Amino acid sequence: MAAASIVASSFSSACSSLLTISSSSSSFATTAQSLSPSALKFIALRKGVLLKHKTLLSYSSDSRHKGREALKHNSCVCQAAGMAVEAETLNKDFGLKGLRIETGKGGLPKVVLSSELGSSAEIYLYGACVTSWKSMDGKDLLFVRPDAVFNGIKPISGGIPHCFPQFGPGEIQQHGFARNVTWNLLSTENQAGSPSVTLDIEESEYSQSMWGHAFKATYKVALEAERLRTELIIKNTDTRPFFFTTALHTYFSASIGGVSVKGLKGCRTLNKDPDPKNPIPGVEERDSVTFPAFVDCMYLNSPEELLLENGLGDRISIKNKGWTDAVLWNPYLTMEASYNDFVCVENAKLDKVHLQPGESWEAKQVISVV
Ligand SMILES: O=P(O)(O)OC[C@H]1O[C@H](O)[C@H](O)[C@@H](O)[C@@H]1O
Repeated sequence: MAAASIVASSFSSACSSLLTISSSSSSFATTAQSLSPSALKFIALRKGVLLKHKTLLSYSSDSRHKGREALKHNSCVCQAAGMAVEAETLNKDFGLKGLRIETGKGGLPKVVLSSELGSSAEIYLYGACVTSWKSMDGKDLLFVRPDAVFNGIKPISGGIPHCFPQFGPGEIQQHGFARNVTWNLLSTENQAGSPSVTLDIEESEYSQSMWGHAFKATYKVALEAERLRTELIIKNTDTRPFFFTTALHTYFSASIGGVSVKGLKGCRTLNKDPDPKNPIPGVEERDSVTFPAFVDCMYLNSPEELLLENGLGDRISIKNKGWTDAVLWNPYLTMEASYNDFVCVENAKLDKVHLQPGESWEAKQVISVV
């Protein structure tokens, strides 16, 4: 293992100092706020670098948890010489097949899962956003909008962003804050050829600036040959009750003229078109919902499986447990450059979930090509 040392200058509130982890070979650099302490420790340990806990803690309190404030300071750079994140090295070091960390767009770290049969998935720690799910033939079934930015400030527009602790507009910012904070890398597994990663977030100064509760959100993403499973657990770690709404805002690749969604007939609807703040109640009467124009509609008590034809020749089953509602969205000409290439079919929990201290809520999603 490479000998390594840490030169950590002071982590001032201006966040302009450098954390330098040095050893012999090439270098890996990323914005400090894009690496959570556990992610940094995780990478470092695999490279034989000993990170001192104190360093991580000060890193954590000075940069990571200041949210937008810290994120403004892009000069806050983490340079880890000798810690180039290479697939082979990490695979070897993990002893776990099918899992590695890579530097993604904008220098943000992403976890790459790959199955022995050729399917793969990518998850950014920023927003715990799954940005890619490729089937065994290499086709990406998820879509990232061309206007998506990977700057660790704005949410990633595409893949599977989280909406938590609020779906849509409301008392706090649209879709909450979980999609624009960096999640911790909690654990990795590879059970029976199914690589998985578990990420988590807890309250921070940033989250508490808009939602004053202590909580823990744990999110597991597991890749199987033909399926992608996710499990989200929200725990009230506070001494007072709280409530939330949430969704997995999944962007599927599509050719919108050929898209249909089956399974929603008979559901009560709340149509957000024309005014998202005053949705119009109704009932879905179609066997198959299509997208000939702008669609932004919430479906209450939707079933545990929806079938999506993506217009590109794929039938995708979207199963869930605990996600009691669904949302369909296509922006049509309001997003002229890309509306034709995606459809959002979102598993959601639109009725407020009330949690007493110590209680948890959990929901699962399984998407597969059928
Ligand atoms: O632009 P965003 O904040 O990512 O939201 C994109 C869309 O998300 C959901 O599908 C909502 O139902 C829409 O009303 C909203 O426009």
